[in-house]
Amino acid sequence: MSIERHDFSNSSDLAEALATAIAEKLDEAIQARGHSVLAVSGGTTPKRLFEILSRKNIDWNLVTITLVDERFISPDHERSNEKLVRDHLLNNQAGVAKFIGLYNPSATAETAGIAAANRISALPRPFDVVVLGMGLDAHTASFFPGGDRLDQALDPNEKALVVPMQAEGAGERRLTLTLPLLVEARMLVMHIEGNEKLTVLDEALACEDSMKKPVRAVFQHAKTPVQLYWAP
Ligand SMILES: O=C1O[C@H](COP(=O)(O)O)[C@@H](O)[C@H](O)[C@H]1O
Repeated sequence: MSIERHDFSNSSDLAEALATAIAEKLDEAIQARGHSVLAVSGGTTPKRLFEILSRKNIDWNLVTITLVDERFISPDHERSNEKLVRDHLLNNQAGVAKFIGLYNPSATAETAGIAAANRISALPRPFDVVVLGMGLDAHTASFFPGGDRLDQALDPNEKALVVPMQAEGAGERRLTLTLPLLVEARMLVMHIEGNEKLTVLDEALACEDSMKKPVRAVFQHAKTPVQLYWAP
């Protein structure tokens, strides 16, 4: 496991540094290949990062933004990850970026997952930047301990790009990108804040079993050193 750690004394400094690093990587991809893909997490942690990133001066019209996971709920719901991205990232300079969400109003999360996978499969791979978060139960993306499709989602040889996930700790049903798609990213970021999360991460990395501490699988299978961004 290879980790490059970036510690900050507060979340504002972290957000500024991480937004700068992401913008540089996206710009580098645009210069090299004419486009770039950024996959981001939802939850509460990335809000400040998104607001700063949305003001960075890059060719946002050549950037596609997607999500690493989503709740199977309408995009106007307060807990929707798409809503978080629309409200805080797809603004300012980043307002012209293309957004590919995972939610669609299918009858079931299974059929929504198939439709989402079709859209994701049209994106160039590997993604240039993937930004992951982590919950206090050691889930990342929607890799929840006890999840009904966790085995499949964490399989390093899994071919499906998106799988539905149901877990007691997840609230709603979820859609998640699978492990291989995330860990092949050219820049793979783990963004966590708070001492409690750092302890959870340390425990996960020391644990042998990714089914109990799913975040561990990301570090275990990452193709580049995981960029760990942390602030208290
Ligand atoms: O459920 C989710 O939680 C994690 C962590 O969220 P946070 O609120 O503790 O920052 C997030 O990374 C994931 O995308 C989200 O769906």
